[in-house]
Amino acid sequence: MLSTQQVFLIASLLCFVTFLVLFSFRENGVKGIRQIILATVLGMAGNILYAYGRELSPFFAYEVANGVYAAASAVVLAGYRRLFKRPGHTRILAIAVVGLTVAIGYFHYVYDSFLARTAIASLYQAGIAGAIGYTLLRARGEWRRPYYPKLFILAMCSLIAAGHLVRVLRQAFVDNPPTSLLEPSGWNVFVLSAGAFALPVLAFGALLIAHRRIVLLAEHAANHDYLTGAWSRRAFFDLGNREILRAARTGKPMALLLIDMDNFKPVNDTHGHAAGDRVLKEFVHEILQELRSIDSLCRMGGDEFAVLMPETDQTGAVTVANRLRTRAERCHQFFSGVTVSIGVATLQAEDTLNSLVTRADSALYKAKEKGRNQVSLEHGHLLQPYPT
Ligand SMILES: Nc1nc2c(ncn2[C@@H]2O[C@H](COP(=O)(O)OP(=O)(O)OP(=O)(O)O)[C@@H](O)[C@H]2O)c(=O)[nH]1
Repeated sequence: MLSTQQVFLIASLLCFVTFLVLFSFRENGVKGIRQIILATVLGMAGNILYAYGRELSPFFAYEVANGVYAAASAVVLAGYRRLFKRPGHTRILAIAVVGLTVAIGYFHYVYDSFLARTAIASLYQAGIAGAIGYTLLRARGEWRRPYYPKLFILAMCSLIAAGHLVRVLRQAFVDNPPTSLLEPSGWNVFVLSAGAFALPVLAFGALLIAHRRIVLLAEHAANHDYLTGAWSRRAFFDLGNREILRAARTGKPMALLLIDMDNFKPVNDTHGHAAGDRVLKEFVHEILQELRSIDSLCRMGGDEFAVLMPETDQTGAVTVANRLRTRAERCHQFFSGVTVSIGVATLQAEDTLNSLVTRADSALYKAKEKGRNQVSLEHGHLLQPYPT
């Protein structure tokens, strides 16, 4: 069987390994990660102090070890709360850590009681585990798949809280409770293992959640245009191919609009790039007001956009295109003279996404050629400006 010191050293090593992985995530913009990283460092220190503090002095083994480990747990809780966008309650947690350390000191120097010290430490750790579980449950409306990291953390919090409470009850009611933290009895080693491994396990749970968040952030960054928030060119091809397959399966029509701003370059040249950026953002905001939730607005590059319109025939696509053109023309936020030209194409039986884009592109080219601020259909049919 492991000795109690070995248990603390293994827990410390687990904290270190979790720290190394979390440290590589620190710049990824996931809130709460920095707190969990700090907690693993404190957890490492706390476990080493539990293992060897006595060799320095009882003060290190009792007050410092418990204080540091309590701080580690409090910081884990603060990290979880930030991870789930809840206030960290740093001041309350700091008061709890100081209170615990003072209480340990009282039951060391004033009224020396090993049982009171362990009971206080266990109740504190049970409270922290309960608070983490509660934070997760309160945030369950925001849970996204996969659910197993959250369920894992909930299960661990329940076990940790239950384990600490059983420890307190057992010590209060059995005849021969342990008399020292490092006592090598089977029960004591079991209880210490549960307590010492709690912190790296909870940090590991946070790591699972942070990893998922980072994957989602990376997916979002790849699929969205950073400036406007519209779908990216990359996403356009994924979404477009998916919609073509769906249209083939359901037999429903599908349309594509290619939109290019007119006279956008002078905005940059006259008012600067920042003003041009603002026009692009406002344009996307305005256009989205006119689209259904199943339509996808994509930024193809520069001042060119595409709208994928499932379940839309030519008449519907032209109606929407004209609405977009009019809205851009009327929008007061735009710099005067910025209008849009739009090419419209609808899916044919033999179409691929590329052939559909090519036809919409040549329609757009015609709209530009005929003087801009126009909606043009594939096969060269130019539509009159929308009646206003
Ligand atoms: N501010 C800003 N400008 C951009 C961005 N991407 C591309 N541009 C500029 O957009 C302009 C697009 O060029 P054009 O399409 O020829 O400009 P235009 O004046 O609209 O020309 P027409 O379409 O022929 O009417 C170029 O000046 C690019 O530098 C961006 O992200 N922000």
